[in-house]
Amino acid sequence: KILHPWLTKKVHFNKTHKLPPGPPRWPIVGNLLQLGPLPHRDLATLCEKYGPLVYLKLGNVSAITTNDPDMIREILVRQDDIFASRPRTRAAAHLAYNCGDVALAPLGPRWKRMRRICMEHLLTTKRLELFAKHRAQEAQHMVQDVLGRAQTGQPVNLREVLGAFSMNNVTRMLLGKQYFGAGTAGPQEAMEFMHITHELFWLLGLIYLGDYLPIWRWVDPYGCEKKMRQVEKRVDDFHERIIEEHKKAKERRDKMGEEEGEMDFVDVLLSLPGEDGKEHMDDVEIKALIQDMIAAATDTSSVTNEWAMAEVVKHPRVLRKVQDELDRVVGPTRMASESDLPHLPYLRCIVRETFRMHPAGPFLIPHESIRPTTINGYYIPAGTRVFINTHGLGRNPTVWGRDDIEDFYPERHWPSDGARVEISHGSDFKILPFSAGKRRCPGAPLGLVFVLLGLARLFHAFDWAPPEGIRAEEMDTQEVYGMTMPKAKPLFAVAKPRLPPHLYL
Ligand code: HEM
Repeated sequence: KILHPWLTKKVHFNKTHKLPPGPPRWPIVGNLLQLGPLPHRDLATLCEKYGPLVYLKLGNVSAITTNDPDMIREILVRQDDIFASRPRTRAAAHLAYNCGDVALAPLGPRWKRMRRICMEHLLTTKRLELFAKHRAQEAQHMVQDVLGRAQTGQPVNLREVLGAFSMNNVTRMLLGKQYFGAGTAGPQEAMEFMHITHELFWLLGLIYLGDYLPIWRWVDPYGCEKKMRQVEKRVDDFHERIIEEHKKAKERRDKMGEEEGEMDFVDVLLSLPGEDGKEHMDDVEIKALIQDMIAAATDTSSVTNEWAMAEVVKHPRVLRKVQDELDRVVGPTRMASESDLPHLPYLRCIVRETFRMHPAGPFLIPHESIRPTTINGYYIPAGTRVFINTHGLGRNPTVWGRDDIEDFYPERHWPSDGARVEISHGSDFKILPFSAGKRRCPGAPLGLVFVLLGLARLFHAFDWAPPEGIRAEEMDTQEVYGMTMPKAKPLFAVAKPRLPPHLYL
């Protein structure tokens, strides 16, 4: 008798059912109590002890974790169809329009459609080129911002500077607004916008116990779900206002017979047809997409830039070397621009090394399996949460050797064959800044421009040193865990202009 292949697989699972190795667990809570405030480090320690694929039980949820390139390739490439879904967390339900966005949506036709809209209408090469002039303006604003702060004689708060650079770039492209600096949307709206995006990030990054222990939701001792509902309402009001403004502006233009000017992302989304023959996309879909883009694009690039600056200020040798490269390629008569970026291999090594040591997504965005499978002969149940530990991957001694894992050493990425320095995972999967497979980051090219352009300008236009009284090697590089993984304390450094004064005007 011939069995359907799926059934044979099922029989096979039932016979073996051997889970990957993992630490012993408590009743009810499982391994939850073994995770501290830096769970990426805890999970890496477990991989060191139990092997490249570790099984955990977080409350009533099955989970696996890995920091190994072969396992990662198996999960994200070979078994992509099985592992490319997302868990329906409470934060995703409240803060991503009931998982109706791209980044937190489970695998399915809705996710596919929203992702296609991103790829075909928002993040196209043509549209990104269209905004290149705004990015150049924002880079110049950033340089002026640093100069202004440097002239006070105080160390520059680089978290503020880089946060404003990312946020302005993103909101100009998405919403047609700037929130920081001259000619902006207004201080009150800017403050409100900053405040709600920070709360949103914090809640999205939280490991909320109610996702693992349903009983916790009844008690919710820290009022997390209440907070989620409050932020959900405020974020929705904000998006509602943005959409209304755009609709009114369009009506005005139509009435006056004016040409459509430069279209931001909201304009583009308002011009697209909806599902099932509807004339327009639903407002909720537009809000979900806009919110996704803001969340995915701002923090990732500003956190990466702050880490790169922190490591370079900590290593003056690296600063001198990248400035030599910039002086050679860009020269002293102009500022660095986007067209220089492919010709700055050492800067690209700095960014690769930054992603190795401080990946913006320490667990990517957690994936979830949609049906049972096996990896390396181990059984993985359906609905298993997957923590790909990119922080652990960058410090895995079997990948990087044991000696200098904790050293910031960009030269380790210098290609011996003179090839271009790529800043994606490559076939060896040694770093994974933008992930791989179906869920890989659709904004990687844009994110890289934000990072490379920002850094090129700052290293070329200024000399950098630690605040007075702190030696370079004492600069702190402690992280905090979150959806992205920022430095625990904001970076302060002393800036000194190094180009002719008229270039800063
Ligand atoms: C340096 C900057 C950036 C970094 C390091 C980064 C990194 C990532 C990572 C690690 C993921 C998760 C992939 C996974 O779960 O497998 C992701 C997803 C995503 N990113 Fe980025 N990203 C950056 C910039 C951007 C930008 C500029 C945009 C858009 C404007 C963007 C849009 C998205 C979206 C929509 C997703 C969800 C994809 C999906 O679930 O299908 N990202 N990104």
